[in-house]
Amino acid sequence: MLKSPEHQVAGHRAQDGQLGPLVDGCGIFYKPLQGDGRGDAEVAFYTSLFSHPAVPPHILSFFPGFHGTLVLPASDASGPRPHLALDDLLAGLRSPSLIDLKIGGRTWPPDCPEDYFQKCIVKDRESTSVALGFRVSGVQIQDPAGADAFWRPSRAAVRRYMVEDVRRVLRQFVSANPPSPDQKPDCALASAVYGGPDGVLAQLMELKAWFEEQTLFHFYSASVLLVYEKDAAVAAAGQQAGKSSGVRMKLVDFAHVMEGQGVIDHNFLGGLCSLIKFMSDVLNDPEAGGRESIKVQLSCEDGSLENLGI
Ligand SMILES: O=P(O)(O)O[C@@H]1[C@@H](OP(=O)(O)O)[C@H](OP(=O)(O)O)[C@H](O)[C@H](OP(=O)(O)O)[C@H]1OP(=O)(O)O
Ligand SMILES: Nc1ncnc2c1ncn2[C@@H]1O[C@H](COP(=O)(O)OP(=O)(O)O)[C@@H](O)[C@H]1O
Repeated sequence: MLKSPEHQVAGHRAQDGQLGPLVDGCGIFYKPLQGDGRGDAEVAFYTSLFSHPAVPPHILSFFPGFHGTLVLPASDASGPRPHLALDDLLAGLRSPSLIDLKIGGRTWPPDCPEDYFQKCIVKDRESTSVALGFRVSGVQIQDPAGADAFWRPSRAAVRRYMVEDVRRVLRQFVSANPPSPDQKPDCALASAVYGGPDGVLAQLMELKAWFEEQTLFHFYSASVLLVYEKDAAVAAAGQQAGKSSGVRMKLVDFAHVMEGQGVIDHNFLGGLCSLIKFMSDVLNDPEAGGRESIKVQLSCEDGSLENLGI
């Protein structure tokens, strides 16, 4: 039985009669081919990626497995429509924490229509894309209150994230305590999720090494999707010998990939470098907590919690 994904954090959703992705519960994620040539562009990208002799096999592991296209009833009841059949990156996970990070200071491809350029540049400027080279598109964090309890800020709230919000959410994402404006993220899972030989930073460094030389593709508006389960990360954090947290890191959304034409993708590469720096800061200084921690330290020193509004 096909249904709307339970844990989707960004993008178009198959809800309220809208066109969006479907999952079969057996490990496949079906993304409907979008109009304006975007769907065709995404199929062309996957086909090229998985058949290109110059793409190293280890790089393919950073992408969802691609199983061609399949015509399925569209979620908006518009009838049969081709869908990309991709590995469901959340398969087998009951309580996933996930974050979608859209990479690149600019999300619009060269030569795109003027109205699309205008729409994108406004979002790039108003979000952290221009300032940081990436922005948060959506996030969900499992709440310690229960396996089925999640903290998921609204799309509107995420759209307003500024630099300090991004810094904070990257800490909250790897914290065992619940996200709260009044509580410093404890970053207890940072070394298990971001660190270690299989952690996010090691994977990002491997991906970055490829982007330093690959000139085949330019990825506009694509995202890094991070997924893990807190139970596994807590178990990994408790092990001395560095057990893996099982974090999954994949790139998604290739509706605006262009040919690289022999030039490196400096837009995407710059965003990756910036993200690496932000995550390294979390790993190297798990005690720092942005604005909240400064408030807490001050309040401890003079004992005036009320004066500081905490
Ligand atoms: O229309 P919006 O404002 O929801 O924009 C969508 C984006 O939402 P966001 O900027 O994150 O709020 C959306 O971003 P996310 O996937 O949510 O990160 C996509 O960029 C989408 O375009 P496309 O499917 O990649 O071609 C964008 O959709 P299009 O309007 O370009 O179809
Ligand atoms: N292969 C996948 N498996 C599981 N979830 C996915 C997969 N691809 C995308 N998603 C989910 O869907 C969201 C939007 O995906 P995306 O490809 O960016 O769609 P759109 O083109 O509508 O923006 C992601 O943030 C993630 O939550």
